[in-house]
Amino acid sequence: MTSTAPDGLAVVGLDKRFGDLVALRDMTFTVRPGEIFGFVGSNGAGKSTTMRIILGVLAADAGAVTVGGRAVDADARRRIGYMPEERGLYPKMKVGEQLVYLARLHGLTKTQAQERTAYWTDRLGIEGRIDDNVSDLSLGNQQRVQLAAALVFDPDVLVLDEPFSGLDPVAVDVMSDVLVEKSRQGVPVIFSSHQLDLVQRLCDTVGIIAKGEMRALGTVDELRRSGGVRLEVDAPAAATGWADALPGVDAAEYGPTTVLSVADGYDDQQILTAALASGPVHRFTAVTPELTELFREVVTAS
Ligand SMILES: Nc1ncnc2c1ncn2[C@@H]1O[C@H](COP(=O)(O)OP(=O)(O)OP(=O)(O)O)[C@@H](O)[C@H]1O
Repeated sequence: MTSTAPDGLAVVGLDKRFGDLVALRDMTFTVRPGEIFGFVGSNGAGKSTTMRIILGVLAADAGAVTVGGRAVDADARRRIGYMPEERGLYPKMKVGEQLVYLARLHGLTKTQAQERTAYWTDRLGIEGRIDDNVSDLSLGNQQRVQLAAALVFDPDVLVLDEPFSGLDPVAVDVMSDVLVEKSRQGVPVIFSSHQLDLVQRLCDTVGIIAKGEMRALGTVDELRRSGGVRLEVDAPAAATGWADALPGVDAAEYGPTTVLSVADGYDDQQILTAALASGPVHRFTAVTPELTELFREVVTAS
C-alpha cells in the first residue's frame, strides 16, 4: 500500500513548560508509515501534552512536528485523526449526524460522509445507535463513536490518547483490529496507554517517557532484550554457587529455582551441562522480560 504520509510523523526536540513545571524536554521520536507507536509513561509524564502539541491544541516552547517531511500547518492538522483524552463529542447530537457533520468539516461530500459514517459505525459495532444522542450511550460506546470520529474522514495519521481505557474485551479487540488495519494501509498510528500487555502485542515501536523525557525508545523486541535475558533452572541437587564461574553468567540467585542473569552470547549448552553434572534438571527456561518489567525499571530509575 502507498502511504498518504510518506515520511510519517516526526516529533523533534519538543520543549514545553507550564510555569515552573517542565512538562516536556527534548521530546523526539518518529512514527513511520504503517507503524504503530505505543506511547507509555506514568501519570503526568507528558503523553497528552505531546499529543496536544502534535494537534496544535497547545503550542510548544521549542521543537517541531512534521508530517510527510513538512512542518504541520492547519491543513495537515485537519488530516490527522485525533482522539483527545478529554474526548470531544457533542453530547446532545445524534451519533450519525455528528459523524456526517465531522466528515463534511473535513471536506467530504454529503454522499461520501454518509457512506463513511455507515462503514465505520458498522465496523465498530455501533450501527444500531446512529439515531441516539451521544449522551445516551454507555462510556464504551461513546468511545467507539469517538474513534469513528477520528476515522470518518480517512486521516493520514492517527493520534489516539488512551483509546483503550475503559473498553470491554470485545471492544478492545475491535479497536486493536482497526488500528492494525489502518497501519497496514500505511497510516502512522500513535496511541498512549497504561495497558502494557496491549502495547507489547500491538506496537512496532514503543517510547517510554518519564518526567517529560524519552527514557527508552525502540522496537518491542529491542526494548525487551535490553532488559537482559534470564535463565530459570530447576536443578534441586545442584550446590549453591554451581553457576558462578560459568562464562556469560553475570549474576545468580540460588533457591529451589536458580535464576541466572546472562550476557549476550551466553552458552546455554554449557550452562545446562553444568547443571546436569550435579543431578536431574526439571526445567531450563530462557525468559525475556515483559515490557511491564522494563517499564517499572525505567520509570523507577528516574
Ligand atoms: N494546561 C496545563 N497547565 C498546567 N500544567 C499542565 C497543563 N497540562 C498538563 N500539565 C502538567 O504537565 C504534566 C504532563 O501532563 P500530561 O497530561 O501530558 O501527562 P500524561 O502523560 O498524559 O498523564 P496521564 O497518563 O495521567 O494522562 C503534568 O504534570 C500535568 O499536571
